[in-house]
Amino acid sequence: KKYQLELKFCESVVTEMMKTKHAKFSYPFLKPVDPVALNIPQYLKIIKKPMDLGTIEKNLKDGNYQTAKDFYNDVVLMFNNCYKFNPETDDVHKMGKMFQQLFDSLWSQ
Ligand SMILES: Cc1ccc(Nc2c(-c3ccc(O)cc3)nc3c(C)cccn23)cc1
Repeated sequence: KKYQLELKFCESVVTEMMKTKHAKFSYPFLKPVDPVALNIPQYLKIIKKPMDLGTIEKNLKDGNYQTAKDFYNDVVLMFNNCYKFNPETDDVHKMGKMFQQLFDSLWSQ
């Protein structure tokens, strides 16, 4: 069916984004933000729906996305959480922009 092909494409995008060759800017996004480890107790007050690429990959594998758009929305949520919490001057904000550039290029192929 059409959506199965769409979701196969989403899996190929996640696989590429998780490759170690992108680690210099991907690492803050591969696992859920840990407010204790990062000493940011305010994080869950500011970010109502945390999202990360590991969770997105699990959602894909568990069949939790009905369409590619649902997948796309979680990836964009992940980046927007980063931009909301980390000021533009922060390295993590800049890493988010670089990682989103990679995503945009993969998404439009
Ligand atoms: C005191 C302080 C300030 C900023 C941060 N940001 C940050 C984030 C982060 C990623 C996504 C997101 O939505 C929010 C935060 N991930 C990190 C990592 C992996 C290392 C260092 C900083 N990191 C951490 C601590």
